[in-house]
Amino acid sequence: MAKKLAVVAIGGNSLIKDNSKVSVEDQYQAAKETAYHIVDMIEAGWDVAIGHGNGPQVGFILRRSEIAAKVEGMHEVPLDVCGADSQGAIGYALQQNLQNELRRRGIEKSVATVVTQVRVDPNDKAFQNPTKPIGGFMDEAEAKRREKEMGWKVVEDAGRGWRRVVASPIPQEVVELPAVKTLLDAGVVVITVGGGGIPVVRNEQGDLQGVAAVIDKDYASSLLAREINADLMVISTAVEKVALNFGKPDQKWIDRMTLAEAKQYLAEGTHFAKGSMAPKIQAIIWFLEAGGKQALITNPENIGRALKGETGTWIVP
Ligand SMILES: Nc1ncnc2c1ncn2[C@@H]1O[C@H](COP(=O)(O)OP(=O)(O)O)[C@@H](O)[C@H]1O
Ligand SMILES: NC(=O)OP(=O)(O)O
Repeated sequence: MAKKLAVVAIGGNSLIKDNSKVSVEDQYQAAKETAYHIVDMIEAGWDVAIGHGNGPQVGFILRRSEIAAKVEGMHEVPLDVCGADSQGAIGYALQQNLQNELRRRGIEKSVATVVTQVRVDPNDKAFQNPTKPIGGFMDEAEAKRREKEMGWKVVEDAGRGWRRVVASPIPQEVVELPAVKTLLDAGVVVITVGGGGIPVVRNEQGDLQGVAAVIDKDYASSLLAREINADLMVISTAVEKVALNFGKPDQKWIDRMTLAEAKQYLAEGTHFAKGSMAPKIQAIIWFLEAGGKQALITNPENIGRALKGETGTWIVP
């Protein structure tokens, strides 16, 4: 069978599932479920590179460090290092669950998480206009209080509550791309660009240096998919399908849309919420415009059915 290469981008929120249950054990269970469905893909003959989000998790790590600094006089952790921590912890949970599921099914395959830096432009306007929701959800009063008293930037996130936001520059380069390609060529299941990658810039000396931001993992996964010429980009999130007029009385689920339709609906501005579904659609537009053949948005439990054409939202050139 000809090798088929897919990039699967797993949402940080879908790795939390229930916002009221965010223990490490609950997150591990969510990773286990997602890993199970990715192994279905591997069993069906796909080579897979996995990107994942970290919005909730990186916010929790940052907040823990801020509270520890206040209560115990511990050091705070810079946001790029929180991103690196989240790559390690989420990569660990995914990697272990993938290894366990592959072993259960008798599939011999290595899995490796690559601590991945992603270069951004230091002059990206995003540094002046934070948009990336991180951490948990708050009600409006609490969000406004933290904005006033703690200097947070906050937004209402897709009808689900209020969240803190940080800068989210556009990814320009996957620094560890050659290593990722080598691993994929060797048949390894690679977990990379976790949390969109650790945001770095090149300083005047040409050295890499971390910056305070959280890159959108759908954008980073799209960049990866373009760089490795993936045959398919899958965005695994908390909804089975994408909707037009999402959350409105005239909401309509989409089974299939063309690149031109995706661009039109995105431009209309009313269908895909900013900071949640809109970046996913944009990421897929970039992938298809660069020659990608097909993309799919669905939830983890429906990846197998969607790949058989039974559900999900398919976006094609
Ligand atoms: N048009 C839309 N169709 C489907 N879901 C949408 C739409 N607009 C916004 N959403 C919301 O976006 C969520 C996915 O975004 P988000 O939770 O940020 O993703 P992630 O899984 O990457 O963390 C869905 O669970 C849904 O609540
Ligand atoms: N980094 C990132 O895009 O995370 P989410 O998928 O959790 O938003």
